[in-house]
Amino acid sequence: MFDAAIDSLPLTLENVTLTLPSSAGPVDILRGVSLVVGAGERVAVVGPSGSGKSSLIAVAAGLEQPTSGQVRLFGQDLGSLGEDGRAKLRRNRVSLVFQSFHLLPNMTAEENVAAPLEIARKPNAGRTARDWLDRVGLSARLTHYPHQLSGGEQQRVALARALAAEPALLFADEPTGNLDAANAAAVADLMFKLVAETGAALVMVTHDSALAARADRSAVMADGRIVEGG
Ligand SMILES: Nc1ncnc2c1ncn2[C@@H]1O[C@H](COP(=O)(O)OP(=O)(O)OP(=O)(O)O)[C@@H](O)[C@H]1O
Repeated sequence: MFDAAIDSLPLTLENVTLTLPSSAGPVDILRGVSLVVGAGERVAVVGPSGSGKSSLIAVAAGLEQPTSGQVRLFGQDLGSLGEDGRAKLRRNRVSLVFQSFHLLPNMTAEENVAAPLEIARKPNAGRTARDWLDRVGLSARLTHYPHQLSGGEQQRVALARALAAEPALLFADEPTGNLDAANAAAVADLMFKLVAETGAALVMVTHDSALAARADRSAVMADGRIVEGG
């Protein structure tokens, strides 16, 4: 493939392995994973518990260093960047949403969304945060702290925070895993609507087959490998 074509791709993994130490000896968690995610493409990562889905996201997002193989985000080889370089790339182009929301407990909804924008020195962080909370239907909850919000509301704040950064790639690890059916459906609707509107690519781990079916395709993992759809 030509470099220019690779540069335009949000994510490529080439033969990525991850081996971590444990008390019982080294554990091969990823065993040669290759995956290509195109611009605006929505990919579900599915497979049994322990098959390596969350580890794949951690490596792809540069949170965890692979043992071997190559991860490229927007054409940049993460292995050639230091911790600061990886953090900068993530801050500018990548956002993450987790099953357990990961909101800062001592900040209001508005502050949770505004804080990363301020850290990235974006102008009008407060206004942008309020606009995004409005887009996720939470304009009446700006001054609420996470413990004053329902799980569905907390995940909507997390989505607003993730997308306010205008990422070209959103990673979501079981984004609806902690929610009841009604809230899960509402958060999923919102996530797909917002990635469509912003044009962001989406890489989403899920156990929910209905949610996976809404993606453009599924990458099926088993025992540290992608066995279908890489
Ligand atoms: N830090 C670690 N040290 C050793 N083994 C680990 C570590 N993190 C994960 N593992 C193991 O790696 C395997 C894959 O874990 P991972 O969390 O990526 O799976 P998963 O497919 O996301 O599972 P689930 O669907 O249950 O969340 C599991 O067997 C897990 O126990």
